[in-house]
Amino acid sequence: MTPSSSLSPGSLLNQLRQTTPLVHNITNHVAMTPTANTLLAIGASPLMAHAQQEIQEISAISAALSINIGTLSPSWIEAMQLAAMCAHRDGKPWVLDPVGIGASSLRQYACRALLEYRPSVIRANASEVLALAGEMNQGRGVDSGDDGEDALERASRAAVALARTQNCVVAMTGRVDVVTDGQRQITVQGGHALMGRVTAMGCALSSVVAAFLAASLAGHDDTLHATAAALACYAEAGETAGQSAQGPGSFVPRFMDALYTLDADSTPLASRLELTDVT
Ligand SMILES: Nc1ncnc2c1ncn2[C@@H]1O[C@H](COP(=O)(O)OP(=O)(O)OP(=O)(O)O)[C@@H](O)[C@H]1O
Ligand SMILES: Cc1ncsc1CCO
Ligand SMILES: [Mg+2]
Repeated sequence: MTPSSSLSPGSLLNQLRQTTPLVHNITNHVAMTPTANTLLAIGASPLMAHAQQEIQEISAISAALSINIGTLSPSWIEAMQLAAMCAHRDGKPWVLDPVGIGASSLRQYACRALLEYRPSVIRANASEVLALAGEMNQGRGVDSGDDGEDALERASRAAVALARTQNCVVAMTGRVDVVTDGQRQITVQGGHALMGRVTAMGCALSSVVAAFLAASLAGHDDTLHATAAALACYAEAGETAGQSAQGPGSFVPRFMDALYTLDADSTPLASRLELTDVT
C-alpha cells in the first residue's frame, strides 16, 4: 500500500501523537491497567469510567469510545448502552470488543443491545467473530481457538458477513489479522505468538483502534484504514518485542517500549498491509 498517503499507518500514527485523543474506556477488570498503559505508550490519553451518573459528561469530552464486555454486570451494561448512545448521537467513533460472546447469554444480550448504537468497529478474535456472525462457537472462553488456514478462511468470510450486516468495520485478530468493511479487506501480517500468551492484548488493541479512529477524524476519515493502522503498529511492536523476549513476562515491557519508540516515519508499517476487494 502507498505509504505516503494521509491514510498510511505512519501518518495516522503521527496524527495520533500530535492530537493525543482522549479515549473513554468501559473495559473489563482484567484489562483496565494494561489498556491505560498501552494507550499512553502509543501516545493517546486514556480515561476509564463506568458509573452511569458520569457517562454523559465523560462522553462530551472524549474523542472516541471503547466498550469491552469482558467482565459484565447489569449496571455496567446500562452504562455501556448510555455511552454507546451518546457516541452514536454525537457522531463519535466507538469500538465494540465482544469478549467471550459465545460463553454466556448475558454477553449475547449485552452485545445485541449495544449493536443498536452502530459501532464504528467490532474488534474481536476469530471465535468471537464466528459467534457474532451467528455461526456457533459456544464452549470457548475468551481465547480464539483454531488458527489453521481453513479456520482462518471460514472466519474471514464470517467477518465480511458481519461487517455487511452491521454496516461497520470488523477487525478480526489472531495469527493473521483481517480488517474488512464488507467490500474491502486488509490483511495485517506480523506480531508474535507470545501476544496470545498475555491477557488483555486484544482488549488494549480495541482501545488503540478507538484512538486511531479519533486521530483519523482529525484528517481524512476512513475507518478501514485507521483500524488497519492500529493493527500494523501492534504487529510491528509485537514482532520487535518477541525478538528478545524469553516468555510472556519479559514480552510485556518490551512490547510497551516498542510501541512507545515506534518511529512512524522510518518504519515500513504499510508493507504489513495488503488491501484487496472482497468478492
Ligand atoms: N499467534 C499469533 N501471532 C502473531 N500475532 C498474534 C498471535 N496471536 C495474537 N496475535 C496478536 O495479538 C493481538 C491480540 O489479538 P488476539 O486475537 O489474541 O486478541 P484477543 O483474543 O481478543 O485477546 P484478549 O481477549 O486476551 O485481550 C493482535 O494484535 C494479534 O494480531
Ligand atoms: C481473561 C478474561 N476474562 C474476562 S475478560 C478477560 C481478559 C481477556 O479478554
Ligand atoms: Mg478479546
